[in-house]
Parts: sequence; C-alpha cells; structure tokens
Amino acid sequence: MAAAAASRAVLVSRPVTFVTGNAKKLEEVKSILGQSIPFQSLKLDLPELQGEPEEISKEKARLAAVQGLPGIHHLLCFFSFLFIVLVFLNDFIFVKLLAGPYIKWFLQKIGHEGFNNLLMAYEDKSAYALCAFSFALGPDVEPVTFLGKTPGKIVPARGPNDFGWDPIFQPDGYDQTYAEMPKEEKNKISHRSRALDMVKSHFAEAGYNFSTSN
Ligand SMILES: O=c1[nH]c(=O)c2ncn([C@@H]3O[C@H](COP(=O)(O)OP(=O)(O)OP(=O)(O)O)[C@@H](O)[C@H]3O)c2[nH]1
Ligand SMILES: [Mg+2]
Repeated sequence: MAAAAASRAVLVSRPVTFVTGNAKKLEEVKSILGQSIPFQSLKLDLPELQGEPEEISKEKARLAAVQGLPGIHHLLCFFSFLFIVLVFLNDFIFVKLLAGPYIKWFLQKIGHEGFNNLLMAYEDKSAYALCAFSFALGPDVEPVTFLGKTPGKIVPARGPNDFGWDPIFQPDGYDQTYAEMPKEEKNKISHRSRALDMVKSHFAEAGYNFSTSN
C-alpha cells in the first residue's frame, strides 16, 4: 500500500495560489486548511463571467492559469455565492430566483434589509450557500471544480456585520445566523469548509506532496 501511494506521489515545489481579493474569505480558508495544503494568496482582478457557478469558477481558474503568473504554476481560484432557491411544491420546480453569482452586487445595491424585503412576498425563504473552488494545475490542464453547499434560510439580519451576507443566512438545524456563530462553528459546517474537504481529499488522492520553502 505504502509503495503504491509513494509511486503515485507528485512532488510539488510551490505553494498553491488562492486567487481572491476578499480578506474574509482568506481568513476562513486559512483557518480551515491550517497546515494541510501550503498556499499563498493573490489578489487578481479577473472577470467573473455569467453562467452557472461551476462554469464561472472554472473559467476564472483557467484565466488565472493562462495569464501565466511568473513562478506560479498551481492555482486555486476561490469563489463563493449565495443562491436563493424557492421551492414551488405544486410543480416541483426549483427556481433560482435571485442573486446567485451576483450576490455581491445585490448586497451593494439593496443591503440586508432590501434582500429581506424582496422575499417578503414568499413564505418559503429557503436558500443555500454555495462555494465553488476550481483548481488549475497549469494553463493546459482543465481545471477541476469542487462545490460545497450548506442549506438554510434567509432571515432579518442578526449578528456582526463584517462579512457579506453572513447576518442574513441561518443554516438549517441552527438558531444562529452565520454571523452570530463562533467562527470555528461556522467553519465546521460552512459551504466553504465542505468544498475545502473535497479539495483536501482530491489533493490526498492525487498524491500531491508539498515540499515548499515558504
Ligand atoms: O456573509 C458571507 N459569508 C460567506 O461565507 C461569504 N463568501 C462570500 N461572500 C460574499 O459573497 C460575494 C461573493 O462574491 P465573490 O465570490 O466574487 O467575492 P469577492 O469578489 O469579494 O472576492 P474574489 O472574487 O476576489 O474572491 C461577496 O460579496 C463576498 O463578500 C460571503 N458572505
Ligand atoms: Mg469576485
């Protein structure tokens, strides 16, 4: 077994690069990953195209890799959204009603209160938080995407207001919003930690063996 794992091991001499300009995301990723995957962060203003989350994230990773950053061959593009999903029980159709990849702009324009007001007409405030990571090993390699999802609902804002939509998202099975929860608690069940669990498994299965100097 050990020999099989050893023969599969891929020696990686540079840390993975997380492409994000969001300090709060970075903080959570650092705390979730700990020492498990060596990484550095890089703020790169790349376009986020329209489409499904997986495609937006994949394309961003592809762009980052193609951009040919000097000395950086391992890119992990990080991306996260909140979808509002309304369930119309009569016809069993899931309707993605709002926001999705555009949550950032929604929040900037209408804020937490506006968001709640928009949903006033609907009894069902179901939502899910979705995190998409895409990992591109290089410019010629198709990125792999990992999606982490946490179901919950939209509520009037509660808790500290220092990270996006945390105050209006209450995960299923909890009385607190993401913002009210202690950080460690959020990091245990969050969309981000679920996606990162998949990233970690992928790295372990691929046999990446980091030997980085920093
Ligand atoms: O309350 C929150 N809890 C979270 O767990 C979370 N994760 C992301 N966000 C916000 O959702 C939008 C996504 O947009 P986004 O993914 O394009 O982020 P960004 O543009 O800030 O950074 P990046 O694209 O450089 O990585 C931005 O407003 C983020 O602040 C969160 N808000
Ligand atoms: Mg962004």
